[in-house]
Amino acid sequence: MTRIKCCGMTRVEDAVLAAELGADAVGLIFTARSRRRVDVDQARAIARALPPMVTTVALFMDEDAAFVDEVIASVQPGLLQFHGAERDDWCAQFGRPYLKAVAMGEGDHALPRLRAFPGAAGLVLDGHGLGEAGGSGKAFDWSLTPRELARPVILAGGLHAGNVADAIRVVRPWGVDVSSGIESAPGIKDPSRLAAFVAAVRAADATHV
Ligand SMILES: O=C(O)c1ccccc1N[C@@H]1O[C@H](COP(=O)(O)O)[C@@H](O)[C@H]1O
Repeated sequence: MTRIKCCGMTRVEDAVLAAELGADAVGLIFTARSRRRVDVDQARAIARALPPMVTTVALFMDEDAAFVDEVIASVQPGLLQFHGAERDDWCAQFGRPYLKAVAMGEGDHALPRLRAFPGAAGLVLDGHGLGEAGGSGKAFDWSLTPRELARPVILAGGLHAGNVADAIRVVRPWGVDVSSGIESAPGIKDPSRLAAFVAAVRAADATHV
C-alpha cells in the first residue's frame, strides 16, 4: 500500500478531512520561503485535532536548530522533514526520525545526493531545482529514480489525481507527497481534489499489486 502524505496544511478542517479520507501523514511547513507557512500556535492546533495513527510531519528549510527544537517541543511532530541544504548529521541531531528532501530538478546530477542521507527514515524526491523551495507543482523525470536505494522513497513534485497512478507505476515508491495538486489556492485544500487524489492512489495500489 502506498503511503500518502498531504503537505502544506494551514487549516484544521483540511487536515482532519485528509485524515478521514485516508492520508497517513499531514505536513506542516515552517519555512518563511513557503506560501503555506504556519506559526507554532496554528501548527499545534492542527496537530492536536488529528486522530490517532496519523503522523504529523514538521517541514523545515535551513532553519536554526533552536527553532526546530521549539517546534518539536510545542507541536510534538512524529516526523521531521528537511528541505534545504541540511547535512545528514545536522538532521540527526534532534534525535527524531526525519525525511530528507532531494531536489531532482537537475536530472542525473541529483543522483549522488540520494546516497548522502543514510540516517534518514526516507527520502522525499521532489521536482524542483537545487536551492529552490518545494511546493512548486513541478514534476521530474520519474524514470531517473534508481530502483535500489537504501532508504524508502517518498515521491513528490507536481503530483495530482490525474498523474499519481502513472507515478506509482513507474517509481513504486513507499509513499507519495502532495501539496499544490490538492489545493484551490496555496495552503487551502480542495475537498474534491483531496478525495480524488486519495482515491487515485488506492486505485493504483489495487491495479499494480
Ligand atoms: O509546499 C511548500 O510550500 C514547500 C515550501 C518549501 C519546501 C517544501 C515545500 N513543500 C514540499 O514540496 C512537496 C511537493 O509539492 P507540490 O506537490 O509539487 O506542490 C510537498 O508535498 C512538500 O513536501
